[in-house]
Amino acid sequence: MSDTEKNIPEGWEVRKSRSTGLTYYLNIYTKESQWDLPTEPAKKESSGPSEVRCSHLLVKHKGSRRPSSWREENITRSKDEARTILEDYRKQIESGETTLAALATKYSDCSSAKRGGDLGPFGKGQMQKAFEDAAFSLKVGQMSKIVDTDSGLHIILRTE
Ligand SMILES: Cn1nc(-c2ccccc2)cc1C(=O)N[C@H](Cc1nc2ccccc2[nH]1)C(=O)O
Repeated sequence: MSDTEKNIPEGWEVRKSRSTGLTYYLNIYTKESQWDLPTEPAKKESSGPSEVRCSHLLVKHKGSRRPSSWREENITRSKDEARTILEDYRKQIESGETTLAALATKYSDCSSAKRGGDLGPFGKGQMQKAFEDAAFSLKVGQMSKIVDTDSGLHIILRTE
């Protein structure tokens, strides 16, 4: 073991990969590992996933950044009307009567409607902050409350 590795920051252990023989570093608190030599003391809480995959259902309103969609060229509903519509969709999904994918395909004002609302995997910094914060706070399989962004009102389902 090199002198550098003898003095790694607190909370890390030096390990050797069984498959490659390469050295890696284990955070003894979170059990997360990394190849790079740590330069900071180990975090005591997991930083969470680097990426999530979500589907969403977006209802735009007249104050949306782009009040137009594949469904409706000129969206004139108020924000309150959009909220009422989305709360009804959320109740239908919560009751098991239908799924977010089925409703997004028919009613989402996002072009991801053609994929049942699936946005694919994304990391931090890719989506509007309110959407990102909600998405990364969800467990897999969990649906958000109504989330307000410049695009409109969303419900989000984390799928991966
Ligand atoms: C972020 N994004 N991904 C897609 C997408 C993904 C997969 C397949 C097709 C379209 C569309 C969009 C998008 O910005 N759509 C906008 C509406 C919108 N605004 C969003 C803000 C946050 C997350 C999703 C959002 N979707 C639009 O159609 O006006």
